[in-house]
Amino acid sequence: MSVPASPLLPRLLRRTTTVLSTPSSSTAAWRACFRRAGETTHFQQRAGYATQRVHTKPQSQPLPRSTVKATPRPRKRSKVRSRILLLAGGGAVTAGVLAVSEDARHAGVAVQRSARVARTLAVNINDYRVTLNNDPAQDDYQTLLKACHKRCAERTLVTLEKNGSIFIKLGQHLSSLNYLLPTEWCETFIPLQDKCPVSSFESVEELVLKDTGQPLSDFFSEFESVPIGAASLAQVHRATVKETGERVAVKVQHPALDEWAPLDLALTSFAFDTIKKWFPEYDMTWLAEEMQTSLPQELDFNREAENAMRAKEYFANVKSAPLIIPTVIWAKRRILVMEYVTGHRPDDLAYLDANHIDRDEVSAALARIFNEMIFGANAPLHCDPHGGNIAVRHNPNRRSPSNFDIILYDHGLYRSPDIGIRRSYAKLWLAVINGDEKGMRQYAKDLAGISDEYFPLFASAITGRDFSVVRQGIDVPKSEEEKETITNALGDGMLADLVKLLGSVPRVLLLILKTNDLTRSLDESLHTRQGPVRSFLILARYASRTVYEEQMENLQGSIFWPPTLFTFLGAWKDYMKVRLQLRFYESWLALRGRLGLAPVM
Ligand SMILES: Nc1ncnc2c1ncn2[C@@H]1O[C@H](COP(=O)(O)OP(=O)(O)OP(=O)(O)O)[C@@H](O)[C@H]1O
Repeated sequence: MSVPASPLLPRLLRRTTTVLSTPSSSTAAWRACFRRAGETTHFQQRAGYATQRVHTKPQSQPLPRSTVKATPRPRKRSKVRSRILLLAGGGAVTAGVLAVSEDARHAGVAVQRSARVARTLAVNINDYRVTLNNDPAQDDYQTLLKACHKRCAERTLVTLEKNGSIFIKLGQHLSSLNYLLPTEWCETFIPLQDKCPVSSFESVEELVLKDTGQPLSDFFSEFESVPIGAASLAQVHRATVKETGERVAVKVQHPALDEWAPLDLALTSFAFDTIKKWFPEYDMTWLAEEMQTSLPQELDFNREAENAMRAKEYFANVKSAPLIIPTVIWAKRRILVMEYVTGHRPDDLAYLDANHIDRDEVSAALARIFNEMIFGANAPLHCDPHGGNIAVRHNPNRRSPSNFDIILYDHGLYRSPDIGIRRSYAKLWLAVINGDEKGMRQYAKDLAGISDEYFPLFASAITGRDFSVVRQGIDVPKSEEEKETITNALGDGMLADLVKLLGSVPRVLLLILKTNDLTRSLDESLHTRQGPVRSFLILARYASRTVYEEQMENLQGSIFWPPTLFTFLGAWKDYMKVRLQLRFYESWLALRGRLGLAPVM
């Protein structure tokens, strides 16, 4: 296999930066969402709170029993009875018709949704078969292929938009896989990032009544009818708890999800299975499997509440990471009531500068938080770490340069990588840092069963660098030439290899890579003085700690425990060596930053 460029992380980096700076949960996106819904925006709302006071509806009064009893006219009784019987019969028939028609409506819509998916799939498969029948050597082959990608993506977009519900989530997910899918697909799906369905206030009231047996007014004295945030699965409203007067954020699931999620998941699996049948080299069934596992978890807010509280507990003991996770007050499957904690997006540079918050420190804090999640023993790993789920808040009680808190939202999807994966991943990174190719190959095998054939692609994927650079040591700045090679990589027939590779690595590793990528991409959007190398060094620090802990554990299990001074010093020396190297490098970077020299890499 020729030495490939590294398409994964750089493209991910770009993608995440796009997410941070534009669509999904960005200002523009919220505006777009609320405009579409014909409601005031979050920002208009901030200017003059559109608060819905919750009134208790007066209970309808039943007729006193005596009124009914007070008409004993035997002759008319049979007439009255027959009228009642007639009414009851009519009511039963109407109810029956309504029930049947409700089922019929559901079945009709289900058929429509399925037919849309099947038709789009059939037309697209045919389109690709015809296009791929052309000779790859012909001059316009790439142009034809790109046009085919575009047509198929546009057809798919229409279907995703029409079906809505979790198809929007699927589309958003696909559009972020730009290290994997052709650019035409990802770009066509970008508008889905702005498609935040907003459920009506009435439907939210109905859901609360249905799921709790009590009206909203029993829980909250105030409930803002316009959500402060809306996403594909849920929306968040500000409210005030009736009993305590506490300001809270209430996350409510979109009511329509309950009706369609099972069918939509089945259709998603069907679509990826069919693609695999026709194009076995593009086996992306792992994506559907991932959705089958993760979506039911994300749709259970009891689980989200548990995740949030577990992460909060874990980070209460991690002093180096100033992380705030809103306390959960109560939860039901589709309702989550939390402490209201607000801040600004991490890429809101104007806010950071106005509050004298050091961008490099924000970037470093994020790197510490997410590396703690990746490497900490039993640490919970947040699996959806995009810019909309993170906020920065000025904290005047903490001394500069740590005068801020990081707030983390959305705890719907967590994993806990097992210790073996964390350790192999740590060793792999240390081998990368030391330019130790033999070690890299070994740990890639341990970590994900990566064969020698796929190793160059894998190494590029995790480092975001061209393999030729990885071999030399990745502290070499990224040249323009390297950037170009990376950008063109997918067009050079790497796609099928990458699909195969990503399909074969443990899922949790993909989530780790995504998290790892986020911290580096935040550096780009934060325009730090020291460049992404600082986050990279923080990663190395955590990796070396993980390896050291393993060495200590092995020593404890060996017959040489308690260790002789010699064996103990051996392990300690390796650990300290890495730490010192890193400390030296960090100081050098800080000096460069202070001298106003260009960021590294
Ligand atoms: N406790 C809270 N206090 C204040 N604001 C909150 C709180 N929880 C959520 N929000 C706001 O609501 C937005 C959406 O919340 P959240 O990310 O949990 O929803 P979601 O439906 O899971 O979104 P997505 O799946 O796109 O990440 C957040 O970006 C944040 O701005």
